[in-house]
Amino acid sequence: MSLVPSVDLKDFISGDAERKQEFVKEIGAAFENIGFVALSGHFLSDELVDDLYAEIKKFFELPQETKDKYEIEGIGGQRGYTSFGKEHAKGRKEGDLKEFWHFGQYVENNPRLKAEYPDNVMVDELPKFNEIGKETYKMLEKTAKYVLRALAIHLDLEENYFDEYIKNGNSILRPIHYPPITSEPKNAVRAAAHGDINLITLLMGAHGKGLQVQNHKGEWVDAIAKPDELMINVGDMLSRLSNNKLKSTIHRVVNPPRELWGTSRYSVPFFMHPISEMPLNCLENCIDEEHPKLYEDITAGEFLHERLIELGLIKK
Ligand SMILES: O=C(O)CCC(=O)C(=O)O
Ligand SMILES: [Fe+2]
Repeated sequence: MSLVPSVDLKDFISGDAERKQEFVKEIGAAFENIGFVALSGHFLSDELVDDLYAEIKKFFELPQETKDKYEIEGIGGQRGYTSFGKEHAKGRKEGDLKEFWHFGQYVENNPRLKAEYPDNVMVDELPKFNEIGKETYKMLEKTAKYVLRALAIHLDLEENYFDEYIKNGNSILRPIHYPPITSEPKNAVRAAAHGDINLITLLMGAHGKGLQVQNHKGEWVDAIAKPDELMINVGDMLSRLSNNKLKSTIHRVVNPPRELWGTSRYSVPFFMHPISEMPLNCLENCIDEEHPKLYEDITAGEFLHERLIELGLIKK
Protein backbone atom coordinates (compact mmCIF):
# COMPACT_ATOMS: atom_id res chain seq x y z
CA MET A 1 0.00 0.00 0.00
CA SER A 2 1.54 3.30 -0.99
CA LEU A 3 -1.21 5.82 -0.29
CA VAL A 4 -2.57 6.82 3.09
CA PRO A 5 -6.16 5.50 3.34
CA SER A 6 -9.09 7.69 4.49
CA VAL A 7 -11.71 6.87 7.14
CA ASP A 8 -14.68 8.78 8.59
CA LEU A 9 -15.11 8.85 12.38
CA LYS A 10 -18.87 9.33 11.89
CA ASP A 11 -19.01 5.65 10.90
CA PHE A 12 -17.66 4.67 14.31
CA ILE A 13 -20.07 6.80 16.31
CA SER A 14 -23.07 6.32 13.99
CA GLY A 15 -24.82 3.78 16.22
CA ASP A 16 -24.86 1.39 13.25
CA ALA A 17 -22.98 -1.78 14.25
CA GLU A 18 -21.95 -2.63 10.71
CA ARG A 19 -20.52 0.83 9.96
CA LYS A 20 -18.73 0.77 13.29
CA GLN A 21 -17.16 -2.61 12.58
CA GLU A 22 -16.11 -1.48 9.12
CA PHE A 23 -14.36 1.58 10.59
CA VAL A 24 -12.48 -0.65 13.05
CA LYS A 25 -11.40 -2.94 10.23
CA GLU A 26 -10.22 -0.10 8.01
CA ILE A 27 -8.28 1.82 10.65
CA GLY A 28 -6.82 -1.43 12.00
CA ALA A 29 -5.60 -2.45 8.55
CA ALA A 30 -4.16 1.03 7.89
CA PHE A 31 -2.25 1.01 11.18
CA GLU A 32 -0.93 -2.52 10.61
CA ASN A 33 0.33 -1.50 7.17
CA ILE A 34 1.41 2.10 6.65
CA GLY A 35 0.80 3.30 10.25
CA PHE A 36 -1.05 6.41 8.99
CA VAL A 37 -4.67 7.19 8.19
CA ALA A 38 -6.52 10.37 7.13
CA LEU A 39 -9.61 10.97 9.26
CA SER A 40 -12.71 13.09 8.59
CA GLY A 41 -15.78 13.38 10.82
CA HIS A 42 -13.74 14.67 13.80
CA PHE A 43 -14.86 17.26 16.34
CA LEU A 44 -13.07 20.36 15.01
CA SER A 45 -15.35 22.94 13.40
CA ASP A 46 -14.10 25.03 10.46
CA GLU A 47 -14.46 28.12 12.60
CA LEU A 48 -12.26 26.69 15.36
CA VAL A 49 -9.61 25.67 12.83
CA ASP A 50 -9.61 29.15 11.22
CA ASP A 51 -9.39 30.85 14.62
CA LEU A 52 -6.57 28.58 15.70
CA TYR A 53 -4.43 29.32 12.63
CA ALA A 54 -5.09 33.06 12.98
CA GLU A 55 -3.94 33.00 16.62
CA ILE A 56 -0.91 30.82 15.94
CA LYS A 57 0.28 33.16 13.18
CA LYS A 58 -0.13 36.13 15.52
CA PHE A 59 1.92 34.36 18.17
CA PHE A 60 4.85 33.41 15.95
CA GLU A 61 4.88 36.95 14.48
CA LEU A 62 5.48 38.45 17.95
CA PRO A 63 8.97 39.94 18.41
CA GLN A 64 11.58 37.32 19.31
CA GLU A 65 12.17 38.85 22.74
CA THR A 66 8.46 38.55 23.54
CA LYS A 67 8.43 34.87 22.51
CA ASP A 68 11.61 34.25 24.50
CA LYS A 69 9.77 35.33 27.68
CA TYR A 70 7.68 32.18 27.27
CA GLU A 71 10.56 29.71 26.96
CA ILE A 72 10.59 28.27 30.46
CA GLU A 73 13.74 26.67 31.89
CA GLY A 74 13.67 23.27 33.56
CA ILE A 75 10.51 21.71 32.13
CA GLY A 76 11.99 20.11 29.03
CA GLY A 77 9.94 22.32 26.70
CA GLN A 78 6.77 20.61 27.94
CA ARG A 79 4.79 23.88 28.11
CA GLY A 80 5.11 27.25 26.42
CA TYR A 81 7.60 28.19 23.72
CA THR A 82 10.57 26.29 22.25
CA SER A 83 12.80 28.42 20.06
CA PHE A 84 14.05 27.76 16.53
CA GLY A 85 16.55 24.93 16.05
CA LYS A 86 16.39 23.60 19.60
CA GLU A 87 14.80 20.18 19.08
CA HIS A 88 16.57 17.58 16.99
CA ALA A 89 15.34 14.15 15.95
CA LYS A 90 16.66 11.14 17.91
CA GLY A 91 20.19 10.35 16.70
CA ARG A 92 20.69 13.71 14.86
CA LYS A 93 22.78 16.67 15.83
CA GLU A 94 21.35 19.34 13.51
CA GLY A 95 18.30 21.04 15.03
CA ASP A 96 15.05 20.93 13.08
CA LEU A 97 14.11 24.18 11.24
CA LYS A 98 11.14 24.94 13.47
CA GLU A 99 9.85 26.82 16.51
CA PHE A 100 6.81 25.62 18.45
CA TRP A 101 4.43 26.08 21.35
CA HIS A 102 3.07 23.48 23.77
CA PHE A 103 -0.37 23.44 25.33
CA GLY A 104 -0.70 20.69 27.96
CA GLN A 105 -3.49 19.01 29.88
CA TYR A 106 -6.20 21.04 31.64
CA VAL A 107 -6.43 18.69 34.64
CA GLU A 108 -9.89 18.25 36.12
CA ASN A 109 -10.62 16.86 39.60
CA ASN A 110 -7.21 15.33 40.18
CA PRO A 111 -4.87 17.32 42.45
CA ARG A 112 -2.11 14.68 42.20
CA LEU A 113 -1.87 15.02 38.40
CA LYS A 114 -2.34 18.79 38.59
CA ALA A 115 0.78 18.86 40.77
CA GLU A 116 2.68 16.42 38.53
CA TYR A 117 2.27 18.38 35.27
CA PRO A 118 3.77 21.80 34.63
CA ASP A 119 1.11 24.54 34.43
CA ASN A 120 0.06 25.83 31.04
CA VAL A 121 1.78 29.07 30.08
CA MET A 122 -0.52 32.02 29.29
CA VAL A 123 0.40 34.50 26.56
CA ASP A 124 -0.43 37.93 28.02
CA GLU A 125 -0.36 39.64 24.62
CA LEU A 126 -2.91 37.26 23.05
CA PRO A 127 -5.76 36.21 25.37
CA LYS A 128 -7.61 34.52 22.52
CA PHE A 129 -4.58 32.33 21.74
CA ASN A 130 -4.90 30.75 25.21
CA GLU A 131 -8.63 30.22 24.83
CA ILE A 132 -8.57 28.76 21.32
CA GLY A 133 -5.65 26.50 22.24
CA LYS A 134 -7.67 25.03 25.10
CA GLU A 135 -10.75 24.49 22.95
CA THR A 136 -8.68 22.78 20.22
CA TYR A 137 -6.95 20.61 22.81
CA LYS A 138 -10.30 19.39 24.13
CA MET A 139 -11.74 18.64 20.69
CA LEU A 140 -8.67 16.72 19.54
CA GLU A 141 -8.57 14.80 22.82
CA LYS A 142 -12.20 13.82 22.31
CA THR A 143 -11.47 12.73 18.73
CA ALA A 144 -8.47 10.70 19.90
CA LYS A 145 -10.55 8.99 22.59
CA TYR A 146 -12.86 7.52 19.94
CA VAL A 147 -9.96 6.51 17.71
CA LEU A 148 -8.39 4.64 20.65
CA ARG A 149 -11.72 2.95 21.36
CA ALA A 150 -11.71 1.65 17.78
CA LEU A 151 -8.13 0.47 18.19
CA ALA A 152 -8.99 -1.25 21.48
CA ILE A 153 -11.63 -3.27 19.66
CA HIS A 154 -9.16 -4.04 16.89
CA LEU A 155 -6.67 -5.31 19.48
CA ASP A 156 -9.33 -7.54 21.13
CA LEU A 157 -9.40 -5.42 24.26
CA GLU A 158 -12.43 -3.96 26.02
CA GLU A 159 -13.64 -0.98 24.00
CA ASN A 160 -12.95 1.34 26.95
CA TYR A 161 -9.48 -0.10 27.69
CA PHE A 162 -7.65 3.18 27.11
CA ASP A 163 -10.20 5.48 28.78
CA GLU A 164 -8.79 5.30 32.30
CA TYR A 165 -5.25 5.89 31.03
CA ILE A 166 -6.05 8.90 28.88
CA LYS A 167 -8.31 10.72 31.33
CA ASN A 168 -6.22 13.73 32.39
CA GLY A 169 -3.41 12.18 30.31
CA ASN A 170 -0.14 13.92 29.56
CA SER A 171 -1.09 14.91 25.98
CA ILE A 172 0.45 17.87 24.21
CA LEU A 173 -0.92 20.18 21.51
CA ARG A 174 1.98 21.55 19.49
CA PRO A 175 1.47 24.40 17.00
CA ILE A 176 4.63 24.45 14.88
CA HIS A 177 6.01 27.25 12.70
CA TYR A 178 8.58 26.31 10.07
CA PRO A 179 9.85 29.78 9.04
CA PRO A 180 10.93 30.80 5.55
CA ILE A 181 14.35 29.39 4.68
CA THR A 182 16.77 32.26 4.20
CA SER A 183 20.08 30.52 3.51
CA GLU A 184 21.32 27.12 2.36
CA PRO A 185 20.16 24.76 5.13
CA LYS A 186 22.97 22.20 4.48
CA ASN A 187 21.92 19.06 6.37
CA ALA A 188 19.13 20.65 8.38
CA VAL A 189 15.51 19.91 7.45
CA ARG A 190 12.15 21.15 8.67
CA ALA A 191 11.66 17.91 10.63
CA ALA A 192 14.19 15.10 10.32
CA ALA A 193 13.00 11.49 10.06
CA HIS A 194 11.51 10.30 13.34
CA GLY A 195 8.83 8.16 14.99
CA ASP A 196 6.47 9.88 17.43
CA ILE A 197 6.82 8.99 21.11
CA ASN A 198 3.18 8.89 22.17
CA LEU A 199 0.14 6.56 21.66
CA ILE A 200 -1.31 8.27 18.58
CA THR A 201 -0.77 11.66 16.88
CA LEU A 202 -3.56 13.71 15.31
CA LEU A 203 -2.05 16.18 12.88
CA MET A 204 -3.75 19.33 11.61
CA GLY A 205 -2.23 21.03 8.59
CA ALA A 206 -1.09 18.06 6.50
CA HIS A 207 -2.93 19.24 3.39
CA GLY A 208 0.07 20.92 1.79
CA LYS A 209 3.17 19.13 0.57
CA GLY A 210 5.95 18.50 3.04
CA LEU A 211 5.01 15.54 5.22
CA GLN A 212 6.39 12.22 3.97
CA VAL A 213 6.13 8.72 5.42
CA GLN A 214 8.37 5.76 4.84
CA ASN A 215 6.70 2.68 3.36
CA HIS A 216 7.75 -0.99 3.76
CA LYS A 217 10.24 -0.68 0.92
CA GLY A 218 11.97 2.26 2.57
CA GLU A 219 10.59 4.70 -0.03
CA TRP A 220 9.36 8.15 1.02
CA VAL A 221 5.71 8.71 0.14
CA ASP A 222 3.91 12.08 0.31
CA ALA A 223 1.21 12.06 2.98
CA ILE A 224 -1.36 14.68 2.02
CA ALA A 225 -4.74 15.01 3.71
CA LYS A 226 -7.88 16.61 2.29
CA PRO A 227 -8.72 19.98 3.87
CA ASP A 228 -11.25 18.49 6.31
CA GLU A 229 -9.06 15.53 7.31
CA LEU A 230 -6.68 15.05 10.18
CA MET A 231 -3.66 12.84 9.57
CA ILE A 232 -3.42 10.25 12.33
CA ASN A 233 -0.49 8.01 13.05
CA VAL A 234 0.66 5.40 15.53
CA GLY A 235 3.36 6.47 17.98
CA ASP A 236 6.05 4.35 19.63
CA MET A 237 4.03 3.83 22.83
CA LEU A 238 1.21 2.10 20.96
CA SER A 239 3.63 0.15 18.85
CA ARG A 240 5.29 -1.18 22.03
CA LEU A 241 1.98 -2.00 23.67
CA SER A 242 0.83 -3.93 20.58
CA ASN A 243 4.21 -5.68 20.18
CA ASN A 244 4.59 -3.84 16.86
CA LYS A 245 1.30 -5.14 15.43
CA LEU A 246 0.41 -1.46 14.96
CA LYS A 247 3.26 0.33 13.20
CA SER A 248 4.88 3.55 14.35
CA THR A 249 5.99 4.69 10.93
CA ILE A 250 9.02 6.89 10.41
CA HIS A 251 8.06 10.25 8.90
CA ARG A 252 9.64 13.63 8.17
CA VAL A 253 8.93 17.12 6.87
CA VAL A 254 11.10 17.96 3.87
CA ASN A 255 12.25 21.44 2.91
CA PRO A 256 10.26 22.99 0.07
CA PRO A 257 11.87 23.49 -3.37
CA ARG A 258 14.03 26.60 -3.56
CA GLU A 259 11.36 28.77 -5.22
CA LEU A 260 9.14 28.21 -2.14
CA TRP A 261 11.81 28.85 0.50
CA GLY A 262 10.09 32.16 1.26
CA THR A 263 6.95 30.49 2.59
CA SER A 264 6.25 29.41 6.15
CA ARG A 265 4.63 26.09 7.05
CA TYR A 266 2.26 25.85 9.99
CA SER A 267 1.14 22.50 11.34
CA VAL A 268 -0.45 21.44 14.60
CA PRO A 269 0.12 17.93 15.91
CA PHE A 270 -1.75 16.69 18.98
CA PHE A 271 0.35 14.05 20.70
CA MET A 272 -1.98 11.79 22.67
CA HIS A 273 -0.19 10.59 25.80
CA PRO A 274 -1.61 8.52 28.65
CA ILE A 275 -0.95 9.18 32.35
CA SER A 276 2.63 8.33 33.25
CA GLU A 277 1.65 5.19 35.21
CA MET A 278 0.27 3.41 32.15
CA PRO A 279 2.22 0.18 31.60
CA LEU A 280 3.40 -0.18 28.00
CA ASN A 281 4.16 -3.88 28.50
CA CYS A 282 3.44 -5.82 25.30
CA LEU A 283 -0.12 -7.15 25.43
CA GLU A 284 -0.30 -10.91 26.02
CA ASN A 285 -2.63 -11.37 23.06
CA CYS A 286 -0.09 -9.75 20.72
CA ILE A 287 2.63 -12.25 21.66
CA ASP A 288 2.91 -15.76 20.23
CA GLU A 289 5.49 -18.05 18.64
CA GLU A 290 5.47 -16.11 15.40
CA HIS A 291 5.52 -12.78 17.24
CA PRO A 292 7.93 -13.03 20.17
CA LYS A 293 7.94 -10.21 22.69
CA LEU A 294 9.98 -7.36 21.20
CA TYR A 295 10.18 -4.81 24.02
CA GLU A 296 11.09 -4.64 27.70
CA ASP A 297 8.36 -3.71 30.17
CA ILE A 298 8.27 0.03 30.80
CA THR A 299 5.76 2.68 31.91
CA ALA A 300 4.70 5.61 29.75
CA GLY A 301 6.38 8.05 32.14
CA GLU A 302 9.73 6.24 32.04
CA PHE A 303 9.60 5.93 28.28
CA LEU A 304 8.81 9.62 27.78
CA HIS A 305 11.70 10.64 30.04
CA GLU A 306 14.16 8.54 28.02
CA ARG A 307 12.98 10.04 24.76
CA LEU A 308 13.05 13.68 25.90
CA ILE A 309 16.73 13.21 26.73
CA GLU A 310 17.34 11.77 23.24
CA LEU A 311 15.58 14.78 21.65
CA GLY A 312 17.81 17.26 23.44
CA LEU A 313 14.90 18.70 25.42
CA ILE A 314 16.05 17.54 28.85
CA LYS A 315 19.48 16.86 30.27
CA LYS A 316 20.40 13.59 31.96
O1 LIG B 1 4.67 19.32 10.57
C1 LIG B 1 4.24 18.21 10.26
O2 LIG B 1 3.48 18.07 9.32
C2 LIG B 1 4.61 16.97 11.04
C3 LIG B 1 5.31 17.24 12.32
C4 LIG B 1 5.71 16.00 13.05
O3 LIG B 1 5.80 14.92 12.52
C5 LIG B 1 5.97 16.07 14.51
O4 LIG B 1 6.04 17.20 15.04
O5 LIG B 1 6.10 15.02 15.14
FE1 LIG C 1 5.98 13.36 14.02
